[in-house]
This record gives sequence, C-alpha cells and structure tokens, in this order.
Amino acid sequence: MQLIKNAKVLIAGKLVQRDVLIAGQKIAQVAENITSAEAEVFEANGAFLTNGLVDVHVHFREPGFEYKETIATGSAAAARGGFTTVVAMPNLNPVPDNATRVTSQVALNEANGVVHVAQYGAISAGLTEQTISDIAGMSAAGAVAFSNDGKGVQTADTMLQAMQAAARVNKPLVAHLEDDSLLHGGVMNAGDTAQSLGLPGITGLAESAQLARDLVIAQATGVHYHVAHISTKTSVNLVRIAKSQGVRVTAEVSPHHLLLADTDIKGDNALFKMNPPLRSEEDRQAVLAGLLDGTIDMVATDHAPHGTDEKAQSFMSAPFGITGIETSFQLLYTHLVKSGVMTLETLIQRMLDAPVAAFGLQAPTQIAAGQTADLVLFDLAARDTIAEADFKSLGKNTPFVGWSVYGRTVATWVDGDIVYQP
Ligand SMILES: NC(=O)N[C@@H](CC(=O)O)C(=O)O
Ligand SMILES: [Zn+2]
Ligand SMILES: [Zn+2]
Repeated sequence: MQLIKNAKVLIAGKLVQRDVLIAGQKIAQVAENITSAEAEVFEANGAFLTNGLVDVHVHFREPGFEYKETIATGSAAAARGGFTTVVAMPNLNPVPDNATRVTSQVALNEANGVVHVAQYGAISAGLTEQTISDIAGMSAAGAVAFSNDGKGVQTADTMLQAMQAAARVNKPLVAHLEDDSLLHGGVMNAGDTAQSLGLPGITGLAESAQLARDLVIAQATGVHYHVAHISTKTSVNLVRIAKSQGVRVTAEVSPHHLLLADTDIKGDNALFKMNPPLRSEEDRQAVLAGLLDGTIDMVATDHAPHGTDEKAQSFMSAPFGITGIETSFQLLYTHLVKSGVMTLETLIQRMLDAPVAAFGLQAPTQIAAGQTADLVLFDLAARDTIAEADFKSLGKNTPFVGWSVYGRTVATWVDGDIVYQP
C-alpha cells in the first residue's frame, strides 16, 4: 500500500487538500487525513494530484524507426509528461493495416509500454491505398480508432467507405487533413514568413477543403469523425458550424499550434517544421478561442520524434514533426493557466476528460475509491528550463528547448506503480 499525503486535488474547480491511499492497482480511500501503519508514505507537499493525462495522438515509431523512438522510450517520455494513457498512430513499418498486424502491435505496446498504449489501425493498406482495410477485423483485434495519419485520405469515396466501416464498429475515424493536389511541395505555412525565407508555402486550403468534404460525409454516415491537429481559423469555423448542425465531430489541437505562429520562425530552422505547419497569428488565436469555447474538444500533442541529424537539415529536406509529450503540460499550464487565459480545471478537462469521453478509453477521470490508480503529481510552483538532456524521448526535436516553464512532474503512477520520478 502507498499513501500520498498532502496532495491538492481539483474539486468543483478548487484545489483542495487530500490524502490518497493506494492498494494494489486501485485507489482504496480518499480523505482529508488518512493514517496507515502499513502504507509507504509519499509526501506530496501540496503538489497538484490528478488522474494521469491522456493523449490521443502520439508517434512511437516501433516497429520500423526505432532510432527515432521506441515504445519503451516514448512511453517513458509520456510518463514524464504526466500522461498515463496514449493512443499511438499507425505510420510504422509494417503499418498495422490488418487484424494480424494490429494484434501483434497491441501485444508489443502492452509488453513495452510503461503507460497504457492504445493503438490506431490504418484506414487503408500502407496508409496510401484507396481501398479501405478490414476495419471490423482491426477493431476486434483491439484498435481503438482508425487513421492514416501522416497522409490525407485523397478520395471522397475512400473516406465514405472508411466512415461507414468505422460507424459500424462505433469507433472514431481520425483525419489527417491534407489534400495532395493543393500542396505544391510546400514546407511551411504560405505567408509572409515563407516569402521572406524563400520557402514554398502550404495554404490553409490543403486542410480546410478536405475538412469541408469530410464533414458532409460524416453527417451522411453518422460516424464519430475526429479532426487531428486542427490548425486554421477556417477549419475551426467549419467544425463550429458542423457541431451546430448536429454532426458527430470532435477536434484536437496541438500545444505548438496554440503557442506558436509562423512569425516565430526566424530562419531556416527545421525544428519549426511540422505538419500541419505553424499558421498565422490570426489562426493561432482562432484555435485558442476554439479550445476555450469547446469547439475544439481536446489537446493532443502529435508527439513526432525524429533523429537529430534528420532535423538538423534544412527546412526543404528535414522531415515534418516535433516532439511534445514531455513538455505539453508544463507549456500549457505556464502559458495558458498561469497567465490567466484558462483555468486549471479547463486545461485538465481538455487533456483528460475530453479525450477519454470522445474515444471511449478505459482511463480513470476521477480520484475516488475503487478507481484505477493512474495518477500524476505536478508541482505547479516548481520552475524549470526545458532542456534536451532531461528528455526520456529519443527525439530532441522541439523548438521549446530553453523555454521557462512551471508544473514539474513529481511522480507518475500507472496501475498503482510509480513509473516516473525525477
Ligand atoms: N505531424 C508531423 O509533422 N509528423 C508526423 C505525421 C503527422 O502527424 O502527420 C510524423 O509521423 O512525423
Ligand atoms: Zn498528421
Ligand atoms: Zn501525427
């Protein structure tokens, strides 16, 4: 048994002192003052205790690209970031695009993850085929949702079939929105910064045109359609309208699209290269407003580790993607909560309750007797400077290195066991 003493938990929007007793994998008791002779005491010193955060969009790279990340390193990074459940994307090699491969991927995640690692199945073979995969078979094999993340679904008929199949198993169909015919080799947001750096731009249309198409098909099929890494003002408006029309749509936004715009890119630095690209300041404000008013349901990091050499290349040739799972809570706590843009309660809703509800995940959202002890303790007063050397992730590719942040992770528990401590 373990006894967490003097934690602060959120009750009706207020931080309230509580002790939490853990027995085995579960919480046994929550009260103002618990004493136990047998339990090992963990002194929380007033740190903030919440259920572990949930990230529905990570890339763990195993199998196929273990030099970028493995399930062990990615999940250790997740634990350090305060996450106890993540959902891993299928852009692997081999791609989990049939029931057999999903079965082995689920087993690999379970064997190597220090947190709960749920798995996406691919919509189509190799992420690019126009014929859809066996969605029902992958669902039975344990896939919790379906996506071709990394690639847009190019034809409406493929999307229609995928949505019909996902609707039949009642699991989310998650869209990486990117119309290849509108890309023209772009590497960053089309705009003044791209102009001045002499780099080819990606317009917001590459995202929003496909989104408009998908929302209409989603309405026709009744599927739960989820927008990955939303990035433009037009997209936010489209989701807002669709919700008002009763379309079953949810959306996620990444920490980097909330905190950065293309105007922050000061030169040819590929640490700022990701897909979708950092957009305009107007877009950034629109996604933030969307997250605040609930049009955008949740934060997801799109943790996308790459090799240091790969990201040291120029903007033209480096791969798209930035890491995020180890820095997201601290960055958003510091720049949204501490700065007064949103409450801690809202941030936790967007990083825990909303993803669990939307994806129907097993993760606990309450600190109460009988609940699974997936917990994280954040010291909201502790200040850190984000440093590469501290990362558990093999990916060091983030432009947030050097940023000053609050909200250090003090400990993370999964199924009652401590899986991270500094
Ligand atoms: N976001 C990215 O820039 N890259 C992701 C793919 C993706 O999420 O589209 C990756 O797998 O590296
Ligand atoms: Zn994507
Ligand atoms: Zn992704």
